[in-house]
Amino acid sequence: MFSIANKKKVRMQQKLKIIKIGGKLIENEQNLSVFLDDFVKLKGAKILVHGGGNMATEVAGKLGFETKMLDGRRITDKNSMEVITMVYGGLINKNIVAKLQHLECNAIGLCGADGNSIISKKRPVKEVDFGYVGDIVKINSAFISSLLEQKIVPVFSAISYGGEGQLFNTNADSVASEIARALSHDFETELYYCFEKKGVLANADDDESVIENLDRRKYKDLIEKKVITDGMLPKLQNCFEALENGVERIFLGNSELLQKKSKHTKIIA
Ligand SMILES: Nc1ncnc2c1ncn2[C@@H]1O[C@H](COP(=O)(O)OP(=O)(O)O)[C@@H](O)[C@H]1O
Ligand SMILES: CC(=O)N[C@@H](CCC(=O)OP(=O)(O)O)C(=O)O
Repeated sequence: MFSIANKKKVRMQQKLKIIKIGGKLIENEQNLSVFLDDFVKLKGAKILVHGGGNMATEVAGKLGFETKMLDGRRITDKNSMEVITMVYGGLINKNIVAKLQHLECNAIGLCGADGNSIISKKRPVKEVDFGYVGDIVKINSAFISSLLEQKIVPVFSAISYGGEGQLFNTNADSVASEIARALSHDFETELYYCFEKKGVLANADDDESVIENLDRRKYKDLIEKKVITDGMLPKLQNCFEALENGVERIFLGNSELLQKKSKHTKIIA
C-alpha cells in the first residue's frame, strides 16, 4: 500500500499550475475563449481561480447598490455579499465550468465552503471596516489534492468560508496565491496571473512598457512613484509573498500568457 509519505514524495516531483484569470478578461468573450483554449492544452495538474469584480460592480449598480473599493479591495456590505455570491459563485463560475466541459476538460466549480476548501476570517477592523471580506487562514490541501489525483480540474471563485456558516468575499489574487503557497508543500508550483495588460507596466499609458523581470526593490520603488496602483497593489503583494513561501515561478500577463509567446512579467527574488 502507498503510505502518505510516499504519496507526498510522488507529488513533489509533479508540477502544478495555478492560474488566475481577472474579471476584465472574463467579460470579453474573445479573450476568455483564447484563454480557455490555452488552459485546456496545459499538461498536468492545474487549478483555475477566477475574479469578476467588474461584473459584480455592474450587477450591483443595476440593483441600485453603490460599490466602494479601497486599495483594490471591495468594501462588502450585506447586499454586496449577496450580489457576489450570485455573480462569482453562480454566473461566472458555472459558465466557465460549462465552457471547460465543452472543451473536454473535467472541471468542478467551487467556492471556499465546498469541501471546506478555503477557510477565512473576517478582515480585522482598523481604519476601515471592509464588512464581509475574509482573509484566508487555511487551505484544505488534502481535499484539493484528492481532486487533482482524480484528474479533476478545480475552478475556484473568489468566495471563502468563515467556518460558521458565513461566506466571505476574498480578493481572487489572494485566493490564487494562498492555494499556490499551500500546495507548494506537496507539488512544484507555478502561479500565473492573467489580466488585461501584457504585464506590469513601467508607464500606465504605454501598453508595451512591460517590466520583464520585477524584484521587490523595484516593486517598492514603483509604489513610491505611484506607477503601481489600484488592483495591481494586492496582486503584486500576493506575488512576492508567494515567491517567498515556496512557489517556484510567478508570471503576469494577458490572455495569451499561458503560451508565453508575447512579452510578460516574471516575479524574481
Ligand atoms: N504598473 C501597472 N501595470 C499594469 N497595470 C497596473 C499598474 N498599476 C495599476 N494597474 C492596474 O491594475 C489593474 C490590474 O489589477 P486588477 O484590476 O486587480 O486585475 P484583474 O483584472 O486581474 O482583477 C490593471 O487593469 C491596471 O489598471
Ligand atoms: C475583497 C475583494 O476585493 N474581492 C474581490 C473579488 C473578485 C476579484 O478579485 O475579481 P478581479 O480579479 O476581477 O478583480 C472583489 O469583490 O472585487
